Amino acid sequence: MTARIIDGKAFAAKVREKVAGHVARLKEEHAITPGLAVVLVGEDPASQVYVRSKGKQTVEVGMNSYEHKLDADTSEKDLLALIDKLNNAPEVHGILVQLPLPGHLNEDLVINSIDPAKDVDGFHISNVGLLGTGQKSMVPCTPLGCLMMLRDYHGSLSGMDAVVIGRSNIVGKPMAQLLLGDSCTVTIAHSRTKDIQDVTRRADIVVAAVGRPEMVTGDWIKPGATVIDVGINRIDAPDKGEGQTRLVGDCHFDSCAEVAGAITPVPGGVGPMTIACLLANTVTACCRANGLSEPEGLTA
Ligand SMILES: Nc1nc(=O)c2c([nH]1)NC[C@@H]1CN(c3ccc(C(=O)N[C@@H](CCC(=O)O)C(=O)O)cc3)C=[N+]21
Repeated sequence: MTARIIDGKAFAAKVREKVAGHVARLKEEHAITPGLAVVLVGEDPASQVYVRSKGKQTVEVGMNSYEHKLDADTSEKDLLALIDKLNNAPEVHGILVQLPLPGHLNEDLVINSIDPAKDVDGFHISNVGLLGTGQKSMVPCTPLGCLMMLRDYHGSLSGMDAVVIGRSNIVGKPMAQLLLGDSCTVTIAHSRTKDIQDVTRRADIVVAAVGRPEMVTGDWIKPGATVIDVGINRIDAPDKGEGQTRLVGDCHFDSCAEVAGAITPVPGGVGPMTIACLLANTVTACCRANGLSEPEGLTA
């Protein structure tokens, strides 16, 4: 079997189009422009690239983008003061603090100081609790993007066996909650799971979010299963020339694609959907803040 490729890049473009439509309506009918503030502490080059692309896409869909770049040695007090300012700024509907933060900053403390209504990453403890109890919340962007692609491909996910590989707070755990919310039978596998291939081989849906390049190979996959590859790993590619690199997922694409029914590529899969969902969450937060009906099809 050769898997159908789920084109995250094209899907993300459709999500952005929907977002742009809602933004235009908010401007015309309510004179409101959704605003997203992104806070970057330090100068990690990969983070800078990512923040730049978020800012560009935010403006492209008609929203306001506010970028705050702080020195790597910024004190916790100063960072918390900035977040407090953004929490109280009416033109800011979404706040994202780029992770990871430099080691001297307490990530949990910083994230939990964001107004939960503006927490477009969905990492605030209050949003985590709301999601876990099936209440309306801000949903983390990467799992939301994965859910959108799965729903689009399968229609209903009800009764499917889903295995999430990885138990992180930003992907694995919220992904499992969302799949459970769509009535999947959910297993979370991780580095200590025994006979992990036997666990994944039972799954109709495998979501790989471990951060280990090409760990999941075709023999881990049940024929016809859907594989969502969350990993974005940069590895050396001496075949492309000295010092060259390439992006690969947590799944070994060629062997998985031979067995799976459908698979997301890296790049061009989950990554673009993550940014599209960040924009979607910002519009959702803006509508909620103004007591307006929420955009359909952009939330979980
Ligand atoms: N608070 C916070 N929220 C985040 O959502 C967050 C974060 N911090 N810190 C960093 C990671 C990383 N991340 C990516 C999103 C999209 C691509 C993406 O679109 N990647 C392209 C490839 C890009 C390339 O070519 O390098 C793709 O997969 O096709 C990558 C990485 C969000 N993150």
